[in-house]
Amino acid sequence: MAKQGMLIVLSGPSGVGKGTVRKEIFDSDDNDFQYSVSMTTRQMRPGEVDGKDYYFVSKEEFEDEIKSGGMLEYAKYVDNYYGTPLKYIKQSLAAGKDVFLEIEVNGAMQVREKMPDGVFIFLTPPDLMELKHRIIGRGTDDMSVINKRMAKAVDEIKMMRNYDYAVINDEVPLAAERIKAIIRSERFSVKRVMPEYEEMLGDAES
Ligand SMILES: Nc1nc2c(ncn2[C@@H]2O[C@H](COP(=O)(O)OP(=O)(O)O)[C@@H](O)[C@H]2O)c(=O)[nH]1
Ligand SMILES: Nc1ncnc2c1ncn2[C@@H]1O[C@H](COP(=O)(O)OP(=O)(O)O)[C@@H](O)[C@H]1O
Repeated sequence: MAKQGMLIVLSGPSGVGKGTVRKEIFDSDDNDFQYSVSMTTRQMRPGEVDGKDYYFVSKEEFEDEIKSGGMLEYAKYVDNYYGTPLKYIKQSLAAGKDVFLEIEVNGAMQVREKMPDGVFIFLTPPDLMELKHRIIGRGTDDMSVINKRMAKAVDEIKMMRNYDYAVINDEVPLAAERIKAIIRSERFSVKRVMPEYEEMLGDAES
C-alpha cells in the first residue's frame, strides 16, 4: 500500500504573517510539500493571481460548491466565504504527497474533526500591538476592516489551545525554520511510521 501524505494546517490571526512565512517555506529548496489553493468570494488584491493565491469565485459559485459536497471545510470571515476544495487534497494525500493548508481557526477545527491525523500549527504574533502594526503596514485594508480583524484576532489567539504547536512569528526566517523543523520531526512520529510496520509484521506472522 502506498504511504499516505501528511496534512499540515497553519492558522493564526489575520496579519500575523501566515502568507509571508508560507512563502518563505515554499521558496526554500528543501520544501517538498504542496500548497492547497483555497476558494474565496473576497475581492482580488493588487498583485494576486486567480488560481495561485486563491480561486476567486462569486457567492453563488461558492454556495453551489458547498451544496455539491466539494469543500473539505469552509468559513465566513469578515463578510466573505473562504474554503478548501476537497478534490485536490484527496488526490495529493493518496499519492503520498504532503499538503499544506493556510486557513483560519474555524475551518481548521472542521479539518481536525475530519482528519485528526493532520499536524495543526498556530502562528502567533509576539504581541497585539505588533499585530496591529503589521495589518496597518500591509496597507490592504481600511480602518473599519482593520478593527474587525483585530477584534477577531483576540478570539483567534484563544483558539491556540486546540493546536499541536505554537510558533511565534518574530522573524520570518526563524518562524519558517521552526515550522520546517516541526514537519521534519512529525514525519518520524510513531503514529505515522507504525502503520507501515504493522503491515510488515502482519505479513511476517502469516
Ligand atoms: N477556513 C478557511 N480559511 C481560509 C481559507 N483560505 C484562507 N483563509 C483564511 O481567511 C482569512 C482571511 O484571508 P485573507 O482575506 O486572504 O486575508 P489575510 O490572510 O489576512 O491576508 C485568513 O485567516 C486566512 O488564513 C480557507 O480555505 N478556509
Ligand atoms: N516576522 C515579521 N516581522 C515583521 N513584519 C512581518 C513579519 N511577518 C510578516 N510581516 C508583515 O506583516 C504584514 C502581514 O503579513 P501577511 O503575511 O500578509 O499576514 P497574514 O497572511 O497572516 O494575514 C505584511 O506586511 C508582512 O510583510
